[in-house]
This record gives sequence, structure tokens and C-alpha cells, in this order.
Amino acid sequence: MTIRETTGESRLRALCELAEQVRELMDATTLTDVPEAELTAVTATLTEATERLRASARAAPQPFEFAPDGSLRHLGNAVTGAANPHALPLAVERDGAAVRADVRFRPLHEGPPGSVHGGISAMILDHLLGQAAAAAGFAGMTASLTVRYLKPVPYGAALLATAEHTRAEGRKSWAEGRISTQDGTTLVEATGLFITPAAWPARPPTPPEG
Ligand SMILES: CCCCCCCC(=O)SCCNC(=O)CCNC(=O)[C@H](O)C(C)(C)COP(=O)(O)OP(=O)(O)OC[C@H]1O[C@@H](n2cnc3c(N)ncnc32)[C@H](O)[C@@H]1OP(=O)(O)O
Repeated sequence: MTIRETTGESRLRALCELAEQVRELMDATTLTDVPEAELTAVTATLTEATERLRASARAAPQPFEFAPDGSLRHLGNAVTGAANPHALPLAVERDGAAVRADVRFRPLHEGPPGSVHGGISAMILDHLLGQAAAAAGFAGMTASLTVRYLKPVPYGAALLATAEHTRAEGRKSWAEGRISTQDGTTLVEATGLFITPAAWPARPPTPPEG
């Protein structure tokens, strides 16, 4: 894992604003019902905007880096990274070896008509379980993830995702978590095995919040 010094905060803010606008664009694209000519015109505008962004490009998304307050962050992460339009972004809060995040999926995440794609739920839980393991001091890579889909996950509703570290054995560590409604009904639950690669330090740096 390469950790670099803080990038210019003003530029990063602009990058995060761009990513947020792209999320808005993705939502609008998913739901738009404008006439075909308008679709064609917007596509031309976006093609031009895409080329402007590609005028200068990095080889990889924003890396792990230290924020001005000293915390570690990963703005390029697909789940939590504010500079990555793919991310919700999930804002993860930590309480000891447990973590929680408010989640509101969007029509963009549709799998079966009217509900969220199972792979999207699994991605959120994978990340959250990984953060729970890391919060307990056992940061690692997902070796396996078992997901049980109990009820369809709606989009548009305020949901809660929680996870906690359960046990560790050498470099292996286990966590479990779930996505629930605000009234506590579990919709999806998961257990995961995380392995700290032998090459990593024994107790790697605390992972970024959110
Ligand atoms: C901090 C923010 C949270 C981030 C959360 C998001 C996490 C992710 O999405 S990570 C991305 C997805 N995961 C990956 O890409 C992982 C790819 N796999 C790997 O890199 C490696 O296989 C890795 C690191 C998991 C294990 O490799 P390595 O350390 O060489 O394992 P190895 O030495 O062979 O085995 C160690 C132990 O784990 C066990 N093990 C290894 N792989 C697995 C597996 N897939 N399933 C079950 N057990 C396994 C072995 O049997 C062994 O057990 P024991 O010690 O009891 O004999």
C-alpha cells in the first residue's frame, strides 16, 4: 500500500465536487425520459467533457493519503471515496471494533426491478466487514465472503449497515455484518474472512474513516 502526502486540498475539493456531479449525472441518466434528440445532444456534450478530463490523466485513482487532520483517507475507493463517482460514498463511523454507516441506495443500483442488485449489497458489506476487521487491528484482504439475502433491499429508503470483528487466528480474521431497515429488520447479512498478507506490517495503519 502506497501512502502519499496530502494533495492540495482545494484541488481535491474540486475533484470531489466533480465526482458528486457525475453521480447526479448517473442518476439522471438512469431515470431520464427526455426525447431522443435531447439524448443525442447531451451525449455530444458529455463526449466533449470526457475528452477535456482525459487531457491530463493519472494511471490510478486517488491513493491512500493523509488528510490535513492526520487521518488516513482513500478518496479513490469504490465504496467510500468521495472522489470516485462509483462510490455512494459510504461514510463509515467506528465504535471500537464495530462500524456503522447510513446507506441510501439509488435507482442506479437496481438489480431485480424495484430493488438493489445483490452484488451491490455484497460490495457494501465486503467493505464494511473489512473496516470492522481493520478497526480491531486486523486489516486484511477479503479471502471469502458469504452473503445471505433475506429480503429484497429497496432503493430510496434510509437503511443502516453495521459490522463487527468477531475473532482472529494468526493472520486470519473474521467479521460479520448486515444491512437493515431503520426499525431493525435485517435484509442482507454476511460473514467474511480477512487475511493480513504476510508482507504487510504486523499491525498496519488504521484505515481511513469513510
Ligand atoms: C480497510 C478498508 C476495508 C477494505 C475492505 C475491502 C476488502 C477487499 O475488497 S479486498 C479485495 C478482494 N480480495 C482480494 O483481492 C484478495 C486476493 N487474495 C489474496 O491476495 C491472497 O489470496 C490472500 C492475501 C487473501 C491470502 O494470501 P496468503 O497470505 O498468501 O495466504 P496463505 O499464506 O496461502 O494462507 C494463509 C491462511 O489463510 C487461508 N486461506 C488463504 N486464502 C483463503 C481463502 N480464500 N479462503 C479461506 N482460507 C484461505 C490458508 O488456508 C491459510 O490458513 P492456515 O494458516 O490455517 O493454514
